[in-house]
Amino acid sequence: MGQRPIPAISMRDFENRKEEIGRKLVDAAEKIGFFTLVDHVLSVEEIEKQFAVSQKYFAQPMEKKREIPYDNNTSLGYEKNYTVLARLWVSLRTTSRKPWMYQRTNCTNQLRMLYYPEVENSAGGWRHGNHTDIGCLTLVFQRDGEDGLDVMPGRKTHTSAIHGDDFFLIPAKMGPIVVNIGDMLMAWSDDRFKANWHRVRAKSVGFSPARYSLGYFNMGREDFVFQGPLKKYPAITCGEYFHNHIKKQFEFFFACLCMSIEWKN
Ligand SMILES: O=C(O)CCC(=O)C(=O)O
Ligand SMILES: [Fe+2]
Repeated sequence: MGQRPIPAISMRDFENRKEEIGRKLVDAAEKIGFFTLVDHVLSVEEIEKQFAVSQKYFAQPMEKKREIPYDNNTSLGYEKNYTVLARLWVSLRTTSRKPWMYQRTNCTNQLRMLYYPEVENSAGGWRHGNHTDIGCLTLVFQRDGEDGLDVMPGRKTHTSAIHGDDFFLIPAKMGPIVVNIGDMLMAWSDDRFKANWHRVRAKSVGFSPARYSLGYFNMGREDFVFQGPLKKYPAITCGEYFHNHIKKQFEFFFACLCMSIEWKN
């Protein structure tokens, strides 16, 4: 797997450079769907403060973390998923019985604090499997030396499961904000902006330090109807699109799980 730089777009002097910045954003969104924002308004100190909150939270004993329930009023909850990935969900609610039955408040944005424990010779190297993001834009914050985020450019349509080129690493760096396009924006742009496959890996040989990342997932309001300028896809509300996608992802996940159980037996 090689390394290929993704475009770094400077936000310096934004008011006077709007046009130029806009062109660069569009170019990066069309070509690769991943880019970093540099010279933005968030200071390293502010980002580090949020990482400190995350680190403090995950350092607590499991019983303590589980004390944050999936609560309909606060919409907060702790999840320890099958890749030992822990997330703090904001603005998403779930029921414990049927994971694909997500309900949402009107605001669908989420902030997730992610933690991948350190690992030696990780079997298969998985931390977060291949996926595309569902929403419009995802902002990912990383810390120096905690590599693992890989991207695979080349997706043609927002529904396609076909992979493009090979994966390449986006080195983890404190400060720049990694931005990626989600499926909703790819559909909204008639597949012009690319929501590409990405994943988080640990080394299958050698030591991988723990990785903390922060993801801010942006989507349109639940009842907002969107359709691309070319009307390539039918008009749909952001809420409906999100709901359908979650359902499809879980169906796909369970189909894979069933196949692997049958295969093992
Ligand atoms: O951990 C990361 O840096 C990325 C996670 C991710 O891609 C996601 O949560 O959608
Ligand atoms: Fe993602």
